[in-house]
Amino acid sequence: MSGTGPELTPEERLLVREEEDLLARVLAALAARRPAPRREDPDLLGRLSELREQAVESTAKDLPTVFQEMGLVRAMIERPRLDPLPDPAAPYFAHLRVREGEEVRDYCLGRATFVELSQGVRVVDWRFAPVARIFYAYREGDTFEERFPGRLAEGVVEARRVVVVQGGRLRQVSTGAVTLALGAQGRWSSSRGDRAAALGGGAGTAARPGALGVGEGARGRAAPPEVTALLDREQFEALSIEAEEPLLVTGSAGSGKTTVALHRLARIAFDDPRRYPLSKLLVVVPELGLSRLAARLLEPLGLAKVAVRTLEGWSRGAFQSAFGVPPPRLTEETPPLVSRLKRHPALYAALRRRPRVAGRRAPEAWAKLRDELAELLTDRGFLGAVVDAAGGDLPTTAIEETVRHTRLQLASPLALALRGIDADRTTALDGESVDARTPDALAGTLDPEDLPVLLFLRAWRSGGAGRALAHLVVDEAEDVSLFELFVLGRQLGEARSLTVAGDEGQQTAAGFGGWTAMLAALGAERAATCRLATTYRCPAPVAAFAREVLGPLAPAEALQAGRPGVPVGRFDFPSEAHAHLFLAGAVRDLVEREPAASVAVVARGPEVARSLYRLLEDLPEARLVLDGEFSFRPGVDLTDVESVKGLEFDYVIVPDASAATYPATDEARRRLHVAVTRASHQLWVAAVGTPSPLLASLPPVSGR
Ligand SMILES: Nc1ncnc2c1ncn2[C@@H]1O[C@H](COP(=O)(O)OP(=O)(O)OP(=O)(O)O)[C@@H](O)[C@H]1O
Repeated sequence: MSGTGPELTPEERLLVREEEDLLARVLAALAARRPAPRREDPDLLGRLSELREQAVESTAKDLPTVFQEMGLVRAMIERPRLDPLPDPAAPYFAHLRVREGEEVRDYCLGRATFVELSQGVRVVDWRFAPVARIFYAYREGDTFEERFPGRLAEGVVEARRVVVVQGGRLRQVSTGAVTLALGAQGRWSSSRGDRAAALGGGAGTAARPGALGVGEGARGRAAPPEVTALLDREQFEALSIEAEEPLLVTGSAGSGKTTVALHRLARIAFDDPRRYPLSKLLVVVPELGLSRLAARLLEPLGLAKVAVRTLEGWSRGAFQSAFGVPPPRLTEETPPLVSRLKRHPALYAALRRRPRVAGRRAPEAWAKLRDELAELLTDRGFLGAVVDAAGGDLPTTAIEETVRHTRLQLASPLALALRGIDADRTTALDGESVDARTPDALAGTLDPEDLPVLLFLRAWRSGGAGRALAHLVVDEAEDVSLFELFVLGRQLGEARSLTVAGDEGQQTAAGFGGWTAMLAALGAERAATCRLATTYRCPAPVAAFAREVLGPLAPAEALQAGRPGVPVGRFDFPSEAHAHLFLAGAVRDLVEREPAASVAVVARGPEVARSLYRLLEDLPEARLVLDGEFSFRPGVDLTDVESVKGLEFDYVIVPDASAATYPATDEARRRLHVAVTRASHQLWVAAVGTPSPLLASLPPVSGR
């Protein structure tokens, strides 16, 4: 909101004043409460001085008991307060006014509860079910009927507003239909439209597809409302499902799956901290970028201490705790076909059927399990059966490739043979070890995909799977293999408190076995399921294009994309060099005009990202991110599809949409779909050489 919208009507002015008065009341009540001593302090301090006196008079026999109690009382005084007050800088994010009969009450939804009835101040924690339910389930003007503890509440929702308070000042009020915002000049203005209000966008939506930038990242942009205030009814219902019940959340890109999974975790931890202590909660995601984002999103939910792991990080830790030793050297040179086979549901099913594998009961050392596995992975008959069972998903060449690769890994490392020989003589002229990048480099290594398989074999036989968990969240689950899910499920013990979120249209790793098989691997066949229907991240033109990209893979249900936005820009170039020069210029220009914007150039693979980075290297705002180390700061990230799963950026540019990069295959459809659905404001696609057939629905922008 730039403050350029129309002046407020008298009713809107009244509304702002009402909200400012409410905020002033809350802040005054908070200021009055702050310096007050902690509730238990006077009693505890008194008890401590009593004990001190007793200690002086005690006999040597009684002294240890008195000291012990003194220690306990001191610990109680020093423990962090369990009921922190709301932060006066932003004490709440929503306002609900309800009328029940003659009684009218105002509730503010925030992250902590604070009540001062004498001043009509009721700030309630959003996780505190009764009132929050009305906020999330009803709209302004609705009559409601809800069963609260001990009574049936009936009434009318008189006001339901999302507010943004920053630095203790009211900055934005949204009623759903209208958003009132305080501009940089201190002037309030209004804009209409539900979605525009919801995501703080809408500025400059008259921009053309040929121009990059809708004004979203101009300096001084207003902070958007917190997503906790925006949850829709369906999302709130999903996150309110009982903690013990497993839950599967699916939905298209940007429909709020991660949001629901993390908010559910927050509620569960809040409702029963004894059963669900932070130390026993785990969030697992496939890629580092999303793990960093999830950790950031957990912070405001009070879950900063919850562990977030990538699959690889988790499997290394689980290996160490299951086998008592760190995993051996992992190779980065696994042939893609071998890696696909090792993640494939057909291998999972085949291993479960092997009596030799399945028959034992005792836990075993990893090397023994590995020998057994290697035997199978060099057995052409066994591999042939796996490939057959994969029903065309794995080519027959996977058999030979797996046999060859496994044999190289089984060979003794050259280093072993060269032991005792002068180090200078085992180093090549380029400083690398003589076996680097040769088949010998594989000797003695495991593939990253082997860790979950070995963990599975162990858990399958003896049940042991590592650290016990109270609740598990698996996000982007379409990229998690059945081996991984099986072991994670065992870590939950008997209970099945877990949330799985995913979208089959976004698989980029091999191994998706369908939701039924995945829930079965987790031991959660009877999970509640929820399919989120509204696309929140992407404006309508991007969401519609993303659906075209998926083509036959698109879900059957109709698209519910909310916000309007600028059309997707498609630019055709004769060569990569032309495209890069044009895009680099456009990005420079955008960064200058909109320094607060986040921009991602999402290439299919690292090479194109690197070569575009070379053209932008001198820009302090440009970053090459191929390892998932996103900073989430304004600027330009040059990156690839693999790295951006689960993330979002104001502006996204796909620089390499040629027919060779994105042919009309299922895999290419899903990858391009992931890239384009990262855009929360505008998308540009560069078609290079022969354009990708997946762009057929998009007319090129002319007159560049
Ligand atoms: N009810 C809502 N109203 C407005 N914005 C929302 C709502 N729910 C989620 N969002 C926002 O939509 C964006 C996408 O949410 P989220 O990342 O949870 O979606 P996702 O389904 O996990 O996406 P992906 O499939 O890409 O991983 C985020 O910016 C989030 O804050």
